[in-house]
Amino acid sequence: MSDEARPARTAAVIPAAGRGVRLGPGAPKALRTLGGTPMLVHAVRSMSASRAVSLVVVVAPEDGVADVRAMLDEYSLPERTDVLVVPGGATRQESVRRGLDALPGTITTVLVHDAARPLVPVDTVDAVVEAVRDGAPAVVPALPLADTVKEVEPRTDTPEPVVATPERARLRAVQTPQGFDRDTLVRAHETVTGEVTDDASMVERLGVPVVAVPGHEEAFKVTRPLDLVLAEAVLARRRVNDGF
Ligand SMILES: Nc1ccn([C@@H]2O[C@H](COP(=O)(O)OP(=O)(O)OP(=O)(O)O)[C@@H](O)[C@H]2O)c(=O)n1
Ligand SMILES: C[C@](O)(CO)[C@H](O)COP(=O)(O)O
Repeated sequence: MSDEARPARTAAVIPAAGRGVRLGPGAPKALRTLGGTPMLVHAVRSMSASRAVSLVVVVAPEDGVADVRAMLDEYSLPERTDVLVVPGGATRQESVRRGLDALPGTITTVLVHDAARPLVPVDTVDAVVEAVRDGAPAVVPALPLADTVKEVEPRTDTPEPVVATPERARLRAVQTPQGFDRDTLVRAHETVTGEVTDDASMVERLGVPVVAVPGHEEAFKVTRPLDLVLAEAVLARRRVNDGF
């Protein structure tokens, strides 16, 4: 079948193999609970809430695949979405690559979504998918910044010299899910080396254009303890609004 004739099928890869060092001691971050439910379950539900997503690939800690599979099986997830669990690697980049390796040949669009962003609304997921299906090879959800940003000369001791103040209006804080034409993302993971902090920057290094669509405040990343407080508050507000 030619590429044009291939129906668009979308999968989400969820890297969930991190330890969550910045969150402090405890279980791996993706398994910590929010409103009594593991963060990873929230993240899988966020992806499968999109009718476009037919497959979710969860990338678990290397020694935790069976435990993560068993944990996911305890929760109700939409039946029309398949969920695979594969082992992750030492870095986020390596974990995403392992998730990509598990995709069947029928998938044409890939979302990469942090387990650590459990509360992303479905409208944001759909906006990213739509932009890829409309022809963008790489799409990021992004928000303007509230703080002024300074570039510094990093030092282990303080104070650090400030070397520049980038124009804030041109800056965006980038979230996930990031959406990609599958072949473009696979090529990026095969060819780009060196440390990166997101997948879109790998695609940028190929010289392929990346576009930003509006992100959402509730798609924030649970990184530090205070983020857990905010996530619990967002969930509690949703439960009140939904009448639970
Ligand atoms: N080797 C790794 C490292 C990170 N991740 C995943 O990448 C996402 C974003 O990473 P981050 O928020 O930095 O999570 P951690 O690496 O767990 O956090 P920390 O850096 O505080 O340890 C998370 O869902 C995390 O599980 C992963 O799958 N494999
Ligand atoms: C991919 C990401 O969530 C985009 O903001 C972010 O770069 C991940 O960074 P982390 O340091 O691995 O949490």
